[in-house]
Amino acid sequence: MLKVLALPQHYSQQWRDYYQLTKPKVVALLVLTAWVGMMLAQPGLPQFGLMIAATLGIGLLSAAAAAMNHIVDQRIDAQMARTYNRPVARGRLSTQQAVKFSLLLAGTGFLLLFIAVNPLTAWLTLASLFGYAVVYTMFLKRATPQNIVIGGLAGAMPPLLGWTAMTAEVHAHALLLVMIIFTWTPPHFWALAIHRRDDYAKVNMPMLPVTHGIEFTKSAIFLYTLVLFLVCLLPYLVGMTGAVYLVGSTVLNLGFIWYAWQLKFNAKPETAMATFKFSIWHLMVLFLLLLLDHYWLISAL
Ligand code: HEM
Ligand SMILES: CC(C)=CCC/C(C)=C/CC/C(C)=C/COP(=O)(O)OP(=O)(O)O
Repeated sequence: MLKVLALPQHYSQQWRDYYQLTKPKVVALLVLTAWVGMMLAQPGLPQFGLMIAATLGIGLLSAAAAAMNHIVDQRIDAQMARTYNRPVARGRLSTQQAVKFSLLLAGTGFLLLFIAVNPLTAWLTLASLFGYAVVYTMFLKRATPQNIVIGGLAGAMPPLLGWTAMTAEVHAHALLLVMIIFTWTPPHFWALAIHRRDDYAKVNMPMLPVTHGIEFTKSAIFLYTLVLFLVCLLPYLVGMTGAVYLVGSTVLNLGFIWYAWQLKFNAKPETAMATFKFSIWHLMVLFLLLLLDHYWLISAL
């Protein structure tokens, strides 16, 4: 009787572990930025079927990349307080199970994009997976404090992937959206890395607060938020967006700069994590604003 009752619980735990392997909240935000790329690629609404296929394909390949990161990093994950309970690090899923799962996701996602969307998007998304799971996770992360600056390019790609899914072309406006996420990534990650500095030092990861110290990292975060403010003006300056975006993005960026300033000059123990959490809201609301602005602008024409 007990065994019968225990069986479903075992399966539901295993599903939860596979789900956790995909870094679902990160993938959700990546997919949101890809959607914005899809919607901004044309004046009206995107073709529904194409949008579903592109969403699934980009989502599956991103989830596969996240699962591969769990496999490659299992040893260091097992030693850090933030990550020790991850499914592969803890041994609840074997490396073999995780490898099969990630290959299944990657294969399905690539085929879906190649067949139902277009080959350009399929190859660019696969290149992003390679950039994150191989170039960043296997090499850069362990090699240089600039790891996340360079590696951040993979995570910044989804708006371009969404755009090419609709048009099969690399458009300069899509590259501006990539630039925004590229510039946002260092302050996003370094705020967390300040809070988790000792964890990273323990496993010898050359993250900026470990190699250059916390004060240097805080200055870098502050400078990046200033650059991000300027980069976020570009879509308005080239006529891609209107006043709704300009006002919203200015408020959001002043908020980010304020957090970075507090972190540098008036930090409390919780300021680094508060800055990290704000970075996630900042990017989410910024991309929702791009959508709002796009349809506002169209309806005003
Ligand atoms: C190289 C680039 C990046 C690095 C190194 C990085 C690093 C991190 C780390 C270490 C966490 C904490 C995860 C955890 O506690 O489990 C995190 C959380 C998060 N990141 Fe990033 N990130 C990067 C790029 C991105 C991008 C491009 C996005 C989305 C567009 C993103 C969205 C998120 C979200 C939504 C969370 C919160 C996840 C949660 O609460 O479970 N990140 N990031
Ligand atoms: C196809 C495509 C768009 C791929 C991009 C994939 C992707 C999941 C990007 C997000 C970047 C991210 C969460 C980095 C953290 O890795 P970390 O190893 O530094 O953090 P961790 O210690 O939490 O694992």
